[in-house]
Amino acid sequence: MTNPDLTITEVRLTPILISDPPLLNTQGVHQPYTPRLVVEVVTADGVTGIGETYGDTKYLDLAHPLADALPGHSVADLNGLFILAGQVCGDPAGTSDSVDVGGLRGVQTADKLRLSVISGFEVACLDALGKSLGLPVHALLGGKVRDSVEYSAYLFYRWAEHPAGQEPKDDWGAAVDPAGVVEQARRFARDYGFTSFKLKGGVFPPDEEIAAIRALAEAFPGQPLRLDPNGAWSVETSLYVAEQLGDALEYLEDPTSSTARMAEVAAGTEVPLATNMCVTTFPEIAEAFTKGAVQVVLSDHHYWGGLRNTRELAAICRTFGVGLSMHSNTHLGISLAAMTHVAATVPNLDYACDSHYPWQTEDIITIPHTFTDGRLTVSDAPGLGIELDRVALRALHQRWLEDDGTMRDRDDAAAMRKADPDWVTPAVPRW
Ligand SMILES: O=C([O-])C(=O)C[C@H](O)[C@@H](O)C(=O)[O-]
Ligand SMILES: [Mg+2]
Repeated sequence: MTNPDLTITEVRLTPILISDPPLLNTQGVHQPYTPRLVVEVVTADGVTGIGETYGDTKYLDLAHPLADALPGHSVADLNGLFILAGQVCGDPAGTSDSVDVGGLRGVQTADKLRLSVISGFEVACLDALGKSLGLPVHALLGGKVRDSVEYSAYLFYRWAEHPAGQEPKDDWGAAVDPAGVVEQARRFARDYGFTSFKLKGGVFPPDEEIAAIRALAEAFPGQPLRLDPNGAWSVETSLYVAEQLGDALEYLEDPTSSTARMAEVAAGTEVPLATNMCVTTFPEIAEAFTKGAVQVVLSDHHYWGGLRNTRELAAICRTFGVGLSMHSNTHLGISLAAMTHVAATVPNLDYACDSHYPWQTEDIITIPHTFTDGRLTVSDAPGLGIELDRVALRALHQRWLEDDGTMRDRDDAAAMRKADPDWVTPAVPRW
């Protein structure tokens, strides 16, 4: 048997716009369409690996030079991918220490953007490597420790339709009060079998969100509940909510912004604090862990630079006795496959993972994922175990090409101004 030729001969980048419902968060509302980037790497043997990451302009600006530099390298040289990215992906223009408007991902740095871009390439290389060797991605990461991965229902306050009658539309209806949130949760439980629930908060005054969690606790007694206002509250408000909901919450996610404020809250409550905002890169870990600011980190392979870095994060959390969960932003089936493979390999994944997937009405893989009893089966097929639907990919790329520029960069505050022209991103703490 001859060894496969793992040399990359071609890299294709396809920016797309995908439908997104009018989900509300503390920054505003989701746009009707959100950008994603599909990365394809092709080896000398003609094997194609696929990856997915953020598709806003600032990510595309970094992805293009990396795609140009990659041919000639091996899909197995994943450490080399990081070195190459360091050499060719400069600091993107417009990077500042501000909170990312769309991603709600805490302080924005050039490093974070670069790692998010690398993640799409790393997953594509692992997919190609697995297909070349006839091994699933989880085997390349050391092997699965579970056969299925549990996900949680990601509940959102939302409107029935986007402002000004914009497309696309769906049949979920509005959820702007406790009854609407419970109805939404019932559909998630019925259609997908989810048994744990996370509510995206920071949208309404805290007492209204406390009432929504109370209603969920009544409707789903004893089932795990989480509330995540994306750092919208002061320390005092966070402690008030923790006191009100202490008996109902599995964890409280980013009640307040900054490690220092999270540490103050953690010192005053027994409710575990989780984050995907103040610990999103390796340099942020030491301060947060030594101050006891967080008890659970939400990993996200896009943030952390891929599947192997996610496992490194897991090892650090394990060492410090910090729990591990998984964050999700709007994403399609390629990223969900990648999330499931890495989640299957991490022994200390202590909580059901977040996923936006049930909110997406479109996909670019031939067989979309289906949740059974709130879980996804881990694929043992070579690579990620999915195939690209090229017709769908072309259609979503065409939408990106035809867009006049308004949707190509996610901006939840700008989307909110379609409904409320005076809306500005609320200063934190908002309450
Ligand atoms: O903290 C989180 O879980 C997120 O930020 C996830 C998503 O970004 C979500 O909040 C959204 O898209 O509005
Ligand atoms: Mg969060």
